[in-house]
Amino acid sequence: MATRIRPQSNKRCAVIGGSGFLGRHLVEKLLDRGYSVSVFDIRQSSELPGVSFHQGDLCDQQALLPALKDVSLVFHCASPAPASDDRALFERVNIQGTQTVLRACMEAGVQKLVLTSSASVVFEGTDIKNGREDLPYAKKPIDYYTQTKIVQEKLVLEACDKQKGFLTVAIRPHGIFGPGDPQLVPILVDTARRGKMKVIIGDGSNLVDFTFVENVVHGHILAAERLRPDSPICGKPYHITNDEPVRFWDFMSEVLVGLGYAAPRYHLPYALVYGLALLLWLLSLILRPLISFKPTFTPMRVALAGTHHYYSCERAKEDLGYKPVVSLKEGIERTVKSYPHLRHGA
Ligand SMILES: NC(=O)C1=CN([C@@H]2O[C@H](COP(=O)(O)OP(=O)(O)OC[C@H]3O[C@@H](n4cnc5c(N)ncnc54)[C@H](OP(=O)(O)O)[C@@H]3O)[C@@H](O)[C@H]2O)C=CC1
Ligand SMILES: CC(C)CCC[C@@H](C)[C@H]1CC[C@H]2C3=C(CC[C@]12C)[C@@]1(C)CCC(=O)C[C@@H]1CC3
Repeated sequence: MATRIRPQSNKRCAVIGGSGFLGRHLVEKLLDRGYSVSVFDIRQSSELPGVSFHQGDLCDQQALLPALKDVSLVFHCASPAPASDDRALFERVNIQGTQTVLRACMEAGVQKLVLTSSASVVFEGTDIKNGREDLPYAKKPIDYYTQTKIVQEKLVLEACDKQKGFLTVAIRPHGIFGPGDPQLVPILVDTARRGKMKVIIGDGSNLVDFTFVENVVHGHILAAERLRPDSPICGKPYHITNDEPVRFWDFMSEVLVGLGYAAPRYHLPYALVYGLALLLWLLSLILRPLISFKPTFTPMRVALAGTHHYYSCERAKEDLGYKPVVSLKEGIERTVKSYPHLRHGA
């Protein structure tokens, strides 16, 4: 078992969203690196030695304050799941809630805030190849979740104020995967178990970033440790990827085959699947008062599955000294091993 380093007083931090997939991995790595961590989350998490847990809604400033007491660094990686498809909730948590987090940080005297944003803030459903951080924010984001992530990122970066001693930075990961991920692998396996994972959308050559969770954590910690008044990273966004763009359908096939399912084989044209997904989505909206059904192939998923969207992490390499710590191959192997209950026939 790894021994934890004893925390120094300047290594006190809080993780908002620390019970979630990314948050939990971040908390474990912070503990390994000698930080003392306070977790704030709406969801109860299993206990970790050395962590003080505060349960509450981040929209409630009074509930947040005890978690931020004597803390100089805050990571904000809480968000409702994109699949919840709840516009009012996205707006309340990602926009108003982030304003509340900013106010709470000011009141508690927090000096640094690292936001988990998303590379999708620049994605409009059309190809992005090696996209850099200077791409404009999407005018037509792929869904409402992403719309609120754009506003959230702007709020946090604009709040960076060296005079006030409050520094901010945003990390933009893409397609996070790894042990404990509640969406990518579980949704993929569920789709395969229902016999719907037979088709490749388009010709299957589109390249996408999938990022192993420990690389995303590494990017967050580097950003936090480099965030100083004299550093060029203040108020900027950073792409964090595996730096190994992969064919979307090769990645999906590798995970599926690793778990004992067949890889998709038949091809359908992108425009046809996108059109059908749009139609189904409209139908689900119209019929919502009568019956509730959630289509598997939403327009957003089809866009993500059928286009190129991979991002350059050169800026993170230059300014943060970032380099992925786990390769895609090892990440996939470790992920597949961590889901024995999702194996075919389990
Ligand atoms: N997963 C991915 O591929 C990507 C994720 N991101 C971003 O990374 C971050 C982490 O995502 P991920 O770990 O996958 O998500 P998770 O859903 O696993 O974790 C988010 C955590 O935040 C909690 N939370 C939600 N609403 C509130 C609230 N009002 N107050 C306090 N806590 C709340 C969630 O609780 P509950 O589960 O009960 O809602 C959950 O524990 C998010 O900001 C997301 O937008 C960015 C790019 C890609
Ligand atoms: C049914 C299949 C066509 C697709 C199954 C896999 C998808 C569930 C995932 C593939 C890309 C993923 C992704 C996200 C969620 C899960 C996928 C759609 C995000 C939307 C999560 C939140 C973000 O900020 C951006 C992510 C982009 C990639």
